[in-house]
Amino acid sequence: MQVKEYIISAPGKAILHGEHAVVHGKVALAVSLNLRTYLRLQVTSGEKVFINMPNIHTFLSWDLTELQSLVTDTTVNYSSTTELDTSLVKRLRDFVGIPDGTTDTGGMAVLAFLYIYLSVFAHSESLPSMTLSVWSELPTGAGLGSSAAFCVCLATALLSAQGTISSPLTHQQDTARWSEEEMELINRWAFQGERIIHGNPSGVDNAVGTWGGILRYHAGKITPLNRVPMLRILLTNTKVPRSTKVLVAGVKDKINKFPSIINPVLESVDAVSRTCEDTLTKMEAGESSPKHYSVLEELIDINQHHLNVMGVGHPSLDTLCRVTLARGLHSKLTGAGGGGCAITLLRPDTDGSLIQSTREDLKECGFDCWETSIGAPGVQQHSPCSVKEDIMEILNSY
Ligand SMILES: Nc1ncnc2c1ncn2[C@@H]1O[C@H](COP(=O)(O)OP(=O)(O)O)[C@@H](O)[C@H]1O
Ligand SMILES: C[C@@](O)(CCOP(=O)(O)O)CC(=O)O
Ligand SMILES: [Mg+2]
Repeated sequence: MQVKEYIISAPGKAILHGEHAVVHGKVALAVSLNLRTYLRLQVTSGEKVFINMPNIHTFLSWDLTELQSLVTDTTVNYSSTTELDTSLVKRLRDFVGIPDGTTDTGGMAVLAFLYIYLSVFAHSESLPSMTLSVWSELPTGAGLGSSAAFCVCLATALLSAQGTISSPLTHQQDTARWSEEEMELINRWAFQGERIIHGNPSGVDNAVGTWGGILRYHAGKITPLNRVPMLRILLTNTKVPRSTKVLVAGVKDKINKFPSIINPVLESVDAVSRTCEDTLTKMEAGESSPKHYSVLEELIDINQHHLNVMGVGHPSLDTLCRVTLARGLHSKLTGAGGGGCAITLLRPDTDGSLIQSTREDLKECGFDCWETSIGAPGVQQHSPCSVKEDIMEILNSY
């Protein structure tokens, strides 16, 4: 019998401006990265569900009968993407043994998987047995949207296996994508997964994971920015671990404690995002670019200060900004902060030797550093031969 197989990938992201403020309804600008998460789903004929997540050293399996016992009439009626089914989340927490308030890496990933799996298949006659394996090129928990890329892959593979969305790949194709309507559904289910991992996500990360490219995100409205220059960005990972959920909750506490102080900061971040967008638009329209690059650099410095005021900075990020500024380059944290990654803007004519010495300085601080390309495609279905050999080997080894 032929085993049904789905190979899906989704990109990570970098937020240029607007992290945290976007959770409170402000504008964010985000770009997809050329680092992706890959998921292989095989529908099997056994009586078990296996999930293999080697990046986070988590390998689990369940009998279908125990999973079936978690589906109640409410799960079937609820199965929607508007709100989270909190009673299902509670049952899953008890089932997996994850108390409320934990941010355990494996636990959150498993909760997100089981939630989407049970909700998507709640209407089916019976739950299907399957094996899922996930591998990511993204560092986990470092601000590059690994949680969203993971949730987009999960939602896409499970919706395809259920038949709710198509499996668009034909025999002649290496990669394929879904219709706009199908991508909206993928995005909504991925958002549910993000809700489980993050607590209160804005939705910007799963939007980039689904559509890719360069996006403006404002209160759920996604606008692709097609007419902006291709920016050169250096990405640095401080390797200081942090949890988006904890940092997002910390900003909320600060807003509650000092509304008259923090709300104007969020307004100012909103203005930074809008000014950045205007500047990028002018640059693409052919206006002389050095003066615009100076504006972009100043916006980066301003926003980094704002993020520090919000309480999401870290000494490692201060070091990073200082080290790059000593070479004339401007940096800010990206994603939730508290450690994790930062972006450094490079000008089109930034000298290769300057980049090399900056990278060496950053490596000496113990950071990982690489130049990235932005605007990668959103979620994709792959033929096995279109996936890099080493990644396919990992996915096939389970
Ligand atoms: N490759 C992966 N395999 C399994 N789970 C993953 C993977 N990547 C991310 N996750 C989930 O996402 C969480 C990290 O999310 P988060 O704290 O938002 O950081 P990030 O900035 O990387 O999105 C992990 O704790 C894990 O639950
Ligand atoms: C801080 C925030 O703006 C981005 C979080 O991104 P990441 O999980 O750190 O990659 C939260 C959100 O938008 O949901
Ligand atoms: Mg995340």
